[in-house]
Amino acid sequence: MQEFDVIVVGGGHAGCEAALASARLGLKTAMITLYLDSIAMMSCNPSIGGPGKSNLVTEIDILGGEMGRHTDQFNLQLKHLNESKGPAARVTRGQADKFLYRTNMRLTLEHTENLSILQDCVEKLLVQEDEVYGVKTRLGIEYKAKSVILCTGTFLKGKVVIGDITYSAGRQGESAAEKLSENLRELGLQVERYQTATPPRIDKKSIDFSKLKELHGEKHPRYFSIFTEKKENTIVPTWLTYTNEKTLEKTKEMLQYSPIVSGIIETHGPRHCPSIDRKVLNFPEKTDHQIFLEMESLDSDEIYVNGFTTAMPPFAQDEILHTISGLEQAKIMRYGYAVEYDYMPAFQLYPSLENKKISGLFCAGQINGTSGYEEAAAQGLVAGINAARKILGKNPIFIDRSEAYIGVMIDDLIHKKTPEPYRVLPSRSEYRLHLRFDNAFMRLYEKTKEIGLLTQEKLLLVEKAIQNVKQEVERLKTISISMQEANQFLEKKQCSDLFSKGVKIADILKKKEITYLDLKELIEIPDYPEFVHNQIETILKYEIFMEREEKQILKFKELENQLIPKDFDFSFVKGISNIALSGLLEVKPLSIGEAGRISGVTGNDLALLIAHLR
Ligand SMILES: Cc1cc2nc3c(=O)[nH]c(=O)nc-3n(C[C@H](O)[C@H](O)[C@H](O)COP(=O)(O)OP(=O)(O)OC[C@H]3O[C@@H](n4cnc5c(N)ncnc54)[C@H](O)[C@@H]3O)c2cc1C
Ligand SMILES: NC(=O)c1ccc[n+]([C@@H]2O[C@H](COP(=O)([O-])OP(=O)(O)OC[C@H]3O[C@@H](n4cnc5c(N)ncnc54)[C@H](O)[C@@H]3O)[C@@H](O)[C@H]2O)c1
Repeated sequence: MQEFDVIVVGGGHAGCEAALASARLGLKTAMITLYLDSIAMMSCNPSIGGPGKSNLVTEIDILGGEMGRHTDQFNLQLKHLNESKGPAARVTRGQADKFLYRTNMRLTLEHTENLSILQDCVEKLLVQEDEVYGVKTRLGIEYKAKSVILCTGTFLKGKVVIGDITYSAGRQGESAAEKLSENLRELGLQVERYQTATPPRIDKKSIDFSKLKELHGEKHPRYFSIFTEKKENTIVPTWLTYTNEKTLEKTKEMLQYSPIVSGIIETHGPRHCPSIDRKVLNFPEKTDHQIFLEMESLDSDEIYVNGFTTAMPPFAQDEILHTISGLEQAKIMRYGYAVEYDYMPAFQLYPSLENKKISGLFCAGQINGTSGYEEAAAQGLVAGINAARKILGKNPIFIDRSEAYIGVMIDDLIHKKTPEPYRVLPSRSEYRLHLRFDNAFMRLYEKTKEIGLLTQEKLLLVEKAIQNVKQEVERLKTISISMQEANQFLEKKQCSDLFSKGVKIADILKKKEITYLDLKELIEIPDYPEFVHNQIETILKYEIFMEREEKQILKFKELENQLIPKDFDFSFVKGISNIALSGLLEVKPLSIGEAGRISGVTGNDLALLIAHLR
C-alpha cells in the first residue's frame, strides 16, 4: 500500500491550499482528485475578492497561502471598491483569468516538492478505532495516510438541475462522487444537503456593446499580496447593463418553469447570491438589477453574465436574457444550472478543522457548508497547516474572531447554524475596523511566524514594515507645528476645520482631507512602500475608534483564554439547563468564550460552567 503523511481529497480551491501548505511544511502529501484538468477550476464567477472575501485573500497570503499572489498574477482586472467609504470598507475585487488561474495553479502544485497528484475518486475512508489511516478509491486502490483532508466541494452525490432535467454531476460536465458521503454517514457523521447555482455564459460576438457601459480596473491597484511587484496591472474591461420591466415580466411569466417554484430544488442555496428567479420573487418592485458582463479569460470569447444566476429551462433562459439591453441577440454557450450536493455541518469540527469524532480527519471548503472560492481556500490553508502540525507533534493553529475573517468564518461555522451556504460578509465581524483588507500583515505576523510557510526573506520584510509603521506613527505624534503654519497648510488643502493652537503633525493627518504623502510639504517623509503609508494614515485617522475596538478585543480575549480541557464532560456541571447542555455536548467548546457563543447557553449557564472548572 502506498503511504503518505497527508492525503487531500479534492483539487478545488480548498484542496489546492491544503495540499500546498502540507507539502511546503515538509509532509509527504498526495492530492487525489476526480479530474486533473479541473484543478483550481472556478465553478462560477471569475471574481476573487470584494467585501469580506478580499480580507480573507490577504489573510491567506500573509499566512503563506497561494490564492492572493496567484490572483495578482493571473487576472484581467483589479478594481477598488468603496473608495469613498471608511478604511474598513475599502477593498480590491479581482477578475481572474479563469484559464490561466487554473492551469498555473496546477503547474504550481506539480512543481511543489513532497506533493503527488493522482486522478481517482475516493469512495471510502479507512478508519480504525475512530482514527483515520487512509482512503480507498473507485479503482480499488488503498492509500495509507496519517491525516486525510476532505475538500470535496459540490461533488458528494452532486445533482445538476436545469428546469425539470436532473442528472448526476458534481459540476456541469464533471462526474459526481457518489459513494463517499454514504461512507461518512456509516462512520456516524452527520451529512446534509445544500444547493448552489450559476448563470449562463454567452458568446462575446453576439453582444451589442454599443448599448453597454464599459468599466475598467486600476493600473496601479492595491494588490492582494504585499509581496507582489508588478509595474502595471492589466485593465481588460467589463461591461454593465441592467434588467428592465420587460425582464421582470418575462421572468414572472417563466417562473412556472423555475425548479425553485416547481419544487424540484428543495434545498437551500446561497441567500446572498440570489438567482434571477429569487430576485423577482423576493423584490418584485425592483426592475433594474445590475448585470455585469465579464470575460472568463483572454483565451476565449465566453462571457459570464454576473447577476443572472438561474436554473430555469434553456428556452426560458434565452427568452429572459434577450429582454436585456445589449443582449437582445445574445447566444448562450453554456446554460445556467443549479447543483445539489452533500455537505457535513461544521459543528462536527474543532477550530483546527479536525473532526471531533474521527482523529486525523480534517474538512475544508464547501463540504463545511460554505460557498465561495475565498472561503474554501482559507479553510484549506488552515486544514493543511493543522494536519501537518498534528503529524509533526505541534499544537494546532487556532485563529480567533479578533484576529482575522478566517477566524470569524470558522467560529461562525462551528457555532451558528446557518440555513444556507455560508458566505463571509463584513457584517459578520464585530471587529471590522481591526480586520481590514490592508492590514493583514500587521494582524497575523506572529501567527505566520509560528506557522513557518513564509520564507525568512518575506518575514523580515513584514517585520521591518511593522516596525516602520509603529515608529512613524510615534514620530508624527512628537513633531510640533505652530497654529499658523498648520492652518496655512490646511487652507491650501481646502480644509476649513482649522486649529486654535499649535499641534503635532499627527493631528494634521487626522483631518480627512490630508494624506500621509501631503505631509511632505511640511516635514521629511521616509520612502516607505504604499502599504506602509496606508497603515500610518489609517492608524492615525481612526485612532479613537480603533482604541475603542481594542478594548472590546481585550475583553473577548480574556474569555477565549479561559480554556476547557478537550475531554471535559459537560454533563457533570450542576444546575446547567438542558438546552445549554445539549449544545455544549454537541459543540465540545475549548474555551469559555467559545461556550458563550453556542446558542442556548445563557450567562447563568456560563457562570455555572466557570465555577465548576475552578
Ligand atoms: C454552479 C456553482 C456556482 C457557484 N458560484 C460561485 C460564485 O459565483 N462565486 C463563488 O465564490 N463561489 C461559487 N460557487 C462555489 C465555489 O465554486 C465553491 O465554494 C468553491 O469552489 C469550493 O471550493 P472547494 O475546494 O470546497 O470545492 P470545489 O472547487 O468544488 O472542488 C472540489 C474538488 O474535489 C474533487 N472531489 C470531490 N469529491 C471527490 C472524491 N470523492 N474523490 C476525489 N476527488 C473528489 C473534485 O474533483 C474537485 O476537484 C459555485 C459553485 C457551483 C458549483
Ligand atoms: N452562486 C453561488 O453559489 C454563489 C455563492 C456565493 C457567492 N457567489 C459569488 O460570489 C461573488 C461575490 O458576490 P457579490 O454579490 O459581492 O458580487 P460581486 O463580487 O460580483 O460584486 C461586488 C461589488 O462589485 C461590483 N461589481 C461586480 N461585478 C463587477 C464588475 N465586473 N466590474 C466592476 N464592478 C463590479 C458590484 O457593484 C458589487 O457591489 C459573486 O461573484 C457571486 O456570484 C456565488
